[in-house]
Amino acid sequence: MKYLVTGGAGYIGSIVATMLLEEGHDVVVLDDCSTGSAERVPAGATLVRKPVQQAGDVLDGTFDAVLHFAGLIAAGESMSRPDIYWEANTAGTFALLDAMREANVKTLVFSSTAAVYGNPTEVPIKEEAAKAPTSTYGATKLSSDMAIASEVTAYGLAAVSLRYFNVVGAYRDQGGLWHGENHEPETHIIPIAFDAASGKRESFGLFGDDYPTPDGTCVRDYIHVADLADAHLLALKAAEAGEHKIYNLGNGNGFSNKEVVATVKRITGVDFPVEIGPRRPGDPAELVASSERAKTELGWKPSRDTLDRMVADAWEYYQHARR
Ligand SMILES: NC(=O)c1ccc[n+]([C@@H]2O[C@H](COP(=O)([O-])OP(=O)(O)OC[C@H]3O[C@@H](n4cnc5c(N)ncnc54)[C@H](O)[C@@H]3O)[C@@H](O)[C@H]2O)c1
Ligand SMILES: O=c1ccn([C@@H]2O[C@H](COP(=O)(O)OP(=O)(O)O[C@H]3O[C@H](CO)[C@@H](O)[C@H](O)[C@H]3O)[C@@H](O)[C@H]2O)c(=O)[nH]1
Repeated sequence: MKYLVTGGAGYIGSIVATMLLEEGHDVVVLDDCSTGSAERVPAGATLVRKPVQQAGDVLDGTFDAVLHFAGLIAAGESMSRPDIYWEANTAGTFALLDAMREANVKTLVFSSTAAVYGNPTEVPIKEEAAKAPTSTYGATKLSSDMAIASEVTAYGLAAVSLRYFNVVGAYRDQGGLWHGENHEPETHIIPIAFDAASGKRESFGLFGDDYPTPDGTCVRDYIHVADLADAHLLALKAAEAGEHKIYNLGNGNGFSNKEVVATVKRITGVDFPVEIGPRRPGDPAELVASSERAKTELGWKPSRDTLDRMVADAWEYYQHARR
């Protein structure tokens, strides 16, 4: 099969592209490298360095499906720079849908997010839960999901939206090369805690300890990037014309920020200083997934589901393989 992977120069897209190549498929990456890097595009994939808004220049009838990862991802930043989030995420998805329709490409797998739910009324969060994003980032993803739903209804697109919870960890490919998280600038809790453990930062700044959670810090559901990538391969097979399938992807276990920091300290063996600061705007208190639907309908079986394994793989990549 031939796939277009938008955002394939980023963390998750480059790992899914690697796995698609390992399965023998052809992969074209469309990425403007605004937050990703050309170096991360796996050998064997072709990189077209353009914004997703110009997907029409790349897509033609030879593609079997599109996996759409491209976009801006930091919920905190989306509160201070909403315009660039609406442009990259929502306008980007609109342009991609236009280009797919024009080129008669019928299958889409989209990177949606837990951030569409906002502060949930019930945990674990099921797909039918109310959508009330607390960040502009979440709103841009929810509006993209809605545009995809309309495209499915009106034009018979086969679409799957995967709502990832917090993606962490690293993937060691069949050639022994590690691929992992290396955002620039980094905003995510685990790599930032590694910066503190390795002395790159003097301390770890924890955003808020007055949330309505057991220890006062936010609770998140972490998913290993390789388990997440497996779900994409299953989603490609499950996509059906005229259906918009939606799956939450997490492990159903909530870890507080304090617990995550303690795990990083234990795995790295370094006891770095932690400074409690104010809340970060846009952060919901608790996000924990119910992924029963993905397990039942896709046959998804996460196998790297302990926080220790996720942090250990991420640390392996952080220490030895980051480019
Ligand atoms: N990392 C997570 O925990 C997480 C959780 C939920 C959802 N997601 C979603 O998964 C997707 C991938 O996330 P990631 O962690 O790999 O992020 P990333 O920043 O590593 O990758 C995103 C890629 O998109 C590219 N990009 C950004 N704007 C673009 C544009 N207008 N045109 C073309 N390319 C553009 C960047 O250069 C980058 O390579 C994103 O859509 C994100 O919203 C991520
Ligand atoms: O230096 C830091 C960085 C983060 N945090 C906290 O750690 C938690 C997790 O934050 P982060 O790692 O930035 O992830 P999220 O903001 O939860 O967002 C991730 O997970 C979401 C799904 O849950 C996705 O939608 C987003 O794209 C993805 O970035 C939050 O409470 C943050 O406030 C800190 O306390 N200090």
